[in-house]
Parts: sequence; structure tokens; C-alpha cells
Amino acid sequence: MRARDNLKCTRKQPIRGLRAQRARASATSSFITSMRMPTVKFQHGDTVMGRWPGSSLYYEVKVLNFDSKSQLYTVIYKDGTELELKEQDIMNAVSFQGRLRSRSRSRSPGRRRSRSRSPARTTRRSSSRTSTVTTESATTRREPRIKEVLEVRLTPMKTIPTDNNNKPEHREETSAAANKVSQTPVSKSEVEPEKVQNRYNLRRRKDDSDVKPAEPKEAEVEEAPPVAPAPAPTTLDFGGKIGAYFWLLFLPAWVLYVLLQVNQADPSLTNPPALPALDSFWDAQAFGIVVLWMWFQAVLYILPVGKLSEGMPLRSGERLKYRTNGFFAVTVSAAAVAAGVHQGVDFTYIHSHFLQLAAAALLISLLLSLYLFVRSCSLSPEQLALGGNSGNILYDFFKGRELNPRIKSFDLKFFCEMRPGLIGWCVINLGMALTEMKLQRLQAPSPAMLLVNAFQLLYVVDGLWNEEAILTTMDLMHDGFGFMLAFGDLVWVPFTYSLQAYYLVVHPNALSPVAVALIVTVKLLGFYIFRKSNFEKNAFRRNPADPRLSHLKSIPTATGKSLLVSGWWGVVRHPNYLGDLIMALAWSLPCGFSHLLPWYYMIYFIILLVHRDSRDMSECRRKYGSAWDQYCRTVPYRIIPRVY
Ligand SMILES: NC(=O)C1=CN([C@@H]2O[C@H](COP(=O)(O)OP(=O)(O)OC[C@H]3O[C@@H](n4cnc5c(N)ncnc54)[C@H](OP(=O)(O)O)[C@@H]3O)[C@@H](O)[C@H]2O)C=CC1
Ligand SMILES: CC(C)=CCC[C@@H](C)[C@H]1CC=C2C3=C(CC[C@@]21C)[C@@]1(C)CC[C@H](O)C(C)(C)[C@@H]1CC3
Repeated sequence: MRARDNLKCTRKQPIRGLRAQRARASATSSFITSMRMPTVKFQHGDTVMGRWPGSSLYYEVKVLNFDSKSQLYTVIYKDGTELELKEQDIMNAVSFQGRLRSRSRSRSPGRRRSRSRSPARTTRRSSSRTSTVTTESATTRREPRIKEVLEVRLTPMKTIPTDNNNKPEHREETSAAANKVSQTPVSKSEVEPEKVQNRYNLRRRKDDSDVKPAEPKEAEVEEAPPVAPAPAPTTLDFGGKIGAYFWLLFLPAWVLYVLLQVNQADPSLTNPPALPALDSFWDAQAFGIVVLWMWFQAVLYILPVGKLSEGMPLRSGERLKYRTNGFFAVTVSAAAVAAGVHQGVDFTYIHSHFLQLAAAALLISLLLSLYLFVRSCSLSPEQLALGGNSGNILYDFFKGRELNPRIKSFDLKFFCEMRPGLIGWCVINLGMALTEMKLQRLQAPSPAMLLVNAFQLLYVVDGLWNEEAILTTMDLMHDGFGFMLAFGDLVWVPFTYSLQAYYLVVHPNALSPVAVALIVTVKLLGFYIFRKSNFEKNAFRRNPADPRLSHLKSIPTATGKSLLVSGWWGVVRHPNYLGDLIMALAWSLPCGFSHLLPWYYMIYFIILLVHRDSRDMSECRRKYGSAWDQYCRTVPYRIIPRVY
């Protein structure tokens, strides 16, 4: 997000006169107090150059206050953003210009960075919406008004934005106000990650301020800001290193456990299944089928059919393109399966060779994870995901190092998340329905089996129809691609999400028409909330000026991005999780209450989403600072209104 977006956004802020005057009065009085201190270098009202926290960009700022206790200056940027800066991040405007001149003189032309920017790196500018208090980038276009570009290299540079976890902040966050002067990119050796929280108090105090933001200057200078590499995280997810070892062993073992349980007449925690012989897991034909399936999906993915969608901006500012032809892929796959059924292909094979198929998928996901890990070792830091480069081999292998592993334009993470596992899940469900008919001598699948099949098919087809929306999810934007996702996408999703259908094959559950009607209502309610909320967020992130969202309110953040505070995102902080959970309930209900096993998905999903929510909350707090706190005050509940 660029400077002017922030400026626009500020102008729309309500100005609260009395509160603001009081705040300013107190700021001035504490300044006066501090003026008695001989160490105060900058005075109240001085116009100086302030470094934008976590970046190497300097902006013209006005000094408002100095706090002798924290030794921090409160400065106000031209867009009205107030921040607290350390003295070393403030420079007198005159000496700053002098330094700039001497720097630019001393630099050879060969070292200057090219001004040409790829379309992906052009300035994005926002258009405003009437009922919101925010703006955000809407169209990508080259700004013609750049008059001059100044470069300066200041040493030492310790300005890579990091959070409490030592994760660098996103590039968008480095833009703020007019008059920005950028430095040359930070070289690896120059970077010494540091906790931004220790150095800056990233507070927006616009709500308390009567400061009118200034118009952007014509002579705004701009250059691609430095790319933030991925420093080693200090706080590790999933129980850290020990947790990673645990999950690496536990997840495959758990899949085996539930698959063995589901075949039992009376699946129960107190009734452990017998372990089959090790060699019974390997079946060359099953392996061949899984490989063939993946190859078939890969072919459908690379076909030049359907839209090329842009991902969210990376830390480098680049936006990757994705072929979002998921609906085409599921349609062709459905046609192929229908043709197979028609030709007499025995889909009950899926049920009879389920363990072998799952073992083959596990082997493929392991090989893929190894490949991903090895190739990630030769990457530059900016290609790594934040959090996947702790230095511990097993943790990084589990969590995933590379953010967007690609073979040419073939995006491995996107492909695995959306295609073979997801579509494979539906084929497995169909195989279970056909096996149920065969084993229970039915003319058609039972109502419970039909509901489970229809609900989950709807979920997958909807995901593929709205495939572009995956580009604004956590996995695609932030997570590296390693064992966790490779295993999750290729084994966990197809072989455990289909457990309800598998369960019904040998555990029939009769449903009354009323029960069917109730379950369908639950599913539709969940689906409505899930779809509407995901639509709102995805459309808003893609174009905040989208006329379909004109009734929604949002609050600005210092990064230039805004947060929705009305509509579904004003009900709870993760309405899409709420909808997803309600749908999960509808998937388990058809299986009845005789066993816990078909409720496994619901239980796992609650744990997964609560954990994801807390991961996302800390990530958003890091990104949006006080604006996030404001959002949390406005929308106090996380997933379930008035409960959680
Ligand atoms: N079936 C399954 O197994 C699973 C399904 N899912 C589903 O996938 C979908 C995606 O989930 P997930 O990626 O976890 O999370 P979200 O789609 O909820 O994405 C979270 C991001 O949304 C943005 N955001 C948060 N609050 C707001 C707001 N108020 N206004 C605008 N943007 C906001 C933030 O990103 P930023 O501000 O940076 O844009 C945040 O990081 C969900 O529907 C979930 O239910 C997820 C996991 C597993
Ligand atoms: C225990 C373990 C190995 C967890 C890995 C988590 C993954 C299984 C899930 C992480 C996010 C996912 C999403 C979907 C499937 C499950 C995983 C991969 C998703 C593709 C399902 C369909 C939805 O419509 C969706 C596109 C919103 C969704 C995105 C997230």
C-alpha cells in the first residue's frame, strides 16, 4: 500500500476536536517538561525526517513530543499518523539533504538501481468508497507524477521490520506519507533483525487528533522499497521443535489409526484395531493409481483454460499469477469418473484398497516434502516464508520453507492445496457410496450417504468455483510449503475428510424426512455464512472500492490496508470459520450418535480453527498494531458470537 492511499484514508477519519485538543495539550505539556532536559535534540514543532518504522524510508515529520522516560519522540507524519521514534531514527532536514547529496554524488551510476518497475511493482492507488472510512489499492497503474528519485545509503542499517517473533513486516506497511525518500535495498549482510516493538511504539492516534492531514506533495519520490528477507523466527508454532517431531510421527500414525478404526464393527477408543503386516501397505497398483491421478490433475491444471488470477503482493511487491481453472478441472474429472462408472470401472476398489492408496499418497507427500526442502536450501531469504527457517532441519521440513515453490509457472502449493486431494476426496466419497450399495444390496445410496456426498461435493465444487479466493487465505499468503501442507493436502484431506462416507458403508444410519430437512437447513445456514463472509473478505482485499461492498464499514490501518468492521466481519472476527464449523456439524449429523468416529472431523476442525484463529490474531496484531486492537474492541468475539 502506498503513501497516497494512506493519505486518502486519513482524510476520511472523523476528527474528534475536544479529545484531540486535550491530547495535544498533554503532548505539549510533556514536551515542555522534556525541554528542560539538556539531551533533547529536536524541539516541538520541528520539521525533520523520520524513518518509517521497520523500513529504510524517511518521511517529513513534525515533532510533537519527547518522552524523557522512554526517550522516544512522538512525531506526526503528513498523513496524520503519529508514531514514537528513537532519536537515531530522526534526522534534521538540512543534514539529511546534505547526506543525500553526498551519497548520491559518491555512488557510481552502475550501482544505481533501475527505475523501471515491473507491472507487479507499480504503485497501486485507491479509490474511495462512500460509506467507509478507508481506502485501499484498487487499480494497478504507473504514477506519472514521480519527479525525482533520490537514493541514499545509511549505515549501519538495522531496519528490517520485525515483530515480536522477529518476523519482518510486509512491504506495504512501509508506506505512509508524502515526501518519501528511499534507500537502496538492504543487503543480506547489512540486515540485523530486531524487534520493532522494542524500538517503536507503532501507534496511530488519529482518533485523538485534530491534525488535518496534508495534501500529498507533487514532488513525491518513490522507489521500490527494500525486500524484507525472512529472519529466523523466535517463537515457533505447533509446539516448536519438539512439537514438529511429534506431529511428523503423530499425523501419519493418526491417519492409520482412524482408517483401521473405521473398518471395525464397533469403533471405539477402548477397542484398538489390530495392526496389519507392514508389507500389506504397499501395493504397486494403488501407487500407480495415485500417481496417475496426480498426473491427470496436473495436466488439467496446466491447460491454458480459464482465468489467470493475481495473487496478493509478496514481500518483494511482486504478484504471482495463478491459473484458476479449478472448476474446469472438477468438471472434466467428474466427466471422466462418470465415463469410468459407465464403462464398468470398479470404484469399490477405493474401499477395498483404502490403506494402500493412503500409504501411496503418504509416500508421495514425503518425497514431495523432501524435494521442497532440498530446493529451498538454495533460495534467497526473500523467497522463504516467515517462520519456516528456524534453522532446525526437522521443524523447517515440517513447517515448510519456501513460500511459493514453482516449477516454471506450475505452482506446487496452489496445485496440491486445490486439486488432487480436494477432487480426490469427492471420488473417494463416490467410491464409498458405490461400496455401500454393493455391500448393503441397495438400489441407491442411503439418504445419509447421499447427504454426506452432496454436502462435501458442494464444499469442494464451491471452493473450486471460487478458487481465486484461496489466494487471500493464510496458507497461500504466509505459510511455507513443507510436510505439513503436502501431507495435509495429499493425505489428510482425501483420506480423513472422507471418513463419514467410509463410516456409513459399514455403519448404516436411517434418517427420517424431518431429520433430513433439519440437517439440510444446518448445512445451508453454514454454507451461507461461509460463502458470504469469504466473499466479503476476498472481494474487499481485491478491490476495497467494489460497489458490491459499498454498504460495509471499515477502519484504516497504518499499513494502508483496511479492516472490515461491519457485515459478517463485524459479527465475529472469523465468520468464515463459523460457517465452516456449522457445515462440519451438518456433515457429521447424518452419521448419528452411536460412535465418536464420524464426529472426528468436527472435533479436529474445532482444534484446527481455534489454533488457526490464534495464529492469525497474532499475525494481524503484528501487522496492524493499534488498528487491530481497535477492531478487536469493536468485534469482541472470535468465532462464535457471545461464546468465543
Ligand atoms: N476445511 C478445512 O480443512 C479448512 C478450511 N479452511 C477455510 O478456509 C478459509 C480461509 O481460512 P484462513 O486462510 O485460515 O483465514 P481467512 O480467510 O479468514 O484469512 C485471514 C486473513 O484475512 C484478513 N482479515 C482478517 N480480518 C479481516 C477484516 N476484518 N477485514 C478484512 N480482512 C481481514 C487478514 O489478512 P490480510 O489483512 O493480510 O489480508 C487475515 O490474515 C476459511 O473459510 C476457513 O474456514 C481453513 C482451514 C482448513
Ligand atoms: C493436520 C494437518 C496436516 C493440517 C493441514 C491443514 C490442511 C489440511 C488445511 C489447511 C488449509 C486448508 C484449506 C482447505 C483444505 C484443508 C487445508 C489444506 C480448503 C482448500 C478446503 C476447501 C475450501 O473451500 C477452502 C478453499 C476455503 C479451503 C482452504 C483452506
